[in-house]
Amino acid sequence: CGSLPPSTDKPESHHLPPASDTPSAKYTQAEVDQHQHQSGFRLLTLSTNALLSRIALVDHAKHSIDLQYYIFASDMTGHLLMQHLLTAADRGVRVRILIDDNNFTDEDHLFDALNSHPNIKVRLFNPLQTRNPSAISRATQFVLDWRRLNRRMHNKSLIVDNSVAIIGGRNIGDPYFDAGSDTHFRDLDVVAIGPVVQQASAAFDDYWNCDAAYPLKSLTNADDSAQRLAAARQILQGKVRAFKESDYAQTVLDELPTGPTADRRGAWFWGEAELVADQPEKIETSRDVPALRIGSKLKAMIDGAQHQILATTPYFIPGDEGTEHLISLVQRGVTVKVLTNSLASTDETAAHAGYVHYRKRLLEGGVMLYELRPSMGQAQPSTTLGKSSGVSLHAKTIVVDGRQVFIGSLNMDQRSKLLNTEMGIIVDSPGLAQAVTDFFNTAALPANAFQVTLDPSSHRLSWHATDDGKDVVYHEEPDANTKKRVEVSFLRMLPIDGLL
Ligand SMILES: O=P(O)(O)OC[C@H](O)CO
Repeated sequence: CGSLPPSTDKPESHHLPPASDTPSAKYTQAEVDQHQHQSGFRLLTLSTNALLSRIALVDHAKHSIDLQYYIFASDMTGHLLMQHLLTAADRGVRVRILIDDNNFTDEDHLFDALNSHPNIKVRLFNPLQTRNPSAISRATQFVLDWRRLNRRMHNKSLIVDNSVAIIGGRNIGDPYFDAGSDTHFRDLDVVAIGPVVQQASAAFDDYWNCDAAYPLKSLTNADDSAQRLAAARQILQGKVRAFKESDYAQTVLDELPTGPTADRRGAWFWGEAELVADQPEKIETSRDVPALRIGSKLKAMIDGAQHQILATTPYFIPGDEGTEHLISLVQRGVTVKVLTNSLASTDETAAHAGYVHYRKRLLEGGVMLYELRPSMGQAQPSTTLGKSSGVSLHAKTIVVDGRQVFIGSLNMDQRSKLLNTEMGIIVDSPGLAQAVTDFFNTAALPANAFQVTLDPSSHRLSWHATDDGKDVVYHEEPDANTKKRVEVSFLRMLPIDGLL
């Protein structure tokens, strides 16, 4: 292991003024002018639309693109986006890319090459001490520097010309766009216009200029020669050619007539909105500093509930405090429904082991629990490459009383609350709330999710669903393979909820 260089002497940079000279900016400004103090949103429910929307926005950029992601995978869709970012930079757009280092791999040195473009800057958040470490080196670094490396930037946003943004639950990578052969996430983002975009840009700057953000160049020995960039262009062109010839691309193109606005073509949901983001310094503190995190804003939204809370979270580890808080809401007459992954659909058995600790208590307290079935999503377009192993929930949303909505990166677990940094939007919009409610209700249908109940006398759990319209009831975690069951039995004995 080496040691990290100082990150404090990097140049500061800030967002550019909102564009006013592009066709997109003129269109969005005309829309925003009709809705004073409000922001406009389109919900991206279909994974292919989520990809196309990102590509379309990048292709329309004229001045600036700022991206901030927990994961930017070096896979088919990651390479596609890279290629479009490079093309944008070639026509003079300033591109700033901030990626958390936890999942960052760049074995082909494509990000190094992009970083050598005069219009592209790449920074890594809270990096390991070596690039592309082996599994052993990585594990050693985590053991030796656990307190620092355990804290990650989980934010997810893409901002174009400081006038349009995509914010929500999706990272960049095949599983988020229905393009991989393994996990297919059911996720939600919004395309946003209006004042909330400038707030997102300000939050991006806070992260871009913070001490934990390291210029990629300061962390790598890779030279930034013109040859490297030329080679990267060839690699990316080859990858994009392969993409265009894939069945996936064909399916995406076939969907184009209903394309990126299929979820609600041509119309925006309007409402007063706030961009909420943890302060990047959250990862530096050894104790909880509530002022650095978004928890109080979400709590205020939840505590305002009079009738109903619908929460969607892939990983649900509310802790003792969160469990009691949800139960107290039920006790004052609020219906609380939570949709999360079943053991069969989760991609994180450790998170499921944490959830199991609170499940019975939540049900006893009247919280209604729905667990996604891995077969949910049959209604989604079949855009998979290879054989799908089913779908997994990844959306992170809260709807309160059919009008307040949170959409963002935050899982309802201790890691999101206390360890990682998170962001999202809070919007007062009955229209957007209805769209997210529709997503929730569809996912929670008995054909798509198990409703979990607790028998008060035997204190045993049951999972209720329908198969081909017929009611089915299970008395142990349904559809999960033995490996997952064994993992959960082991992991639930460990005192690790605070890390999950
Ligand atoms: O899949 P994500 O983006 O919600 O990340 C999950 C991890 O637990 C974050 O540390």
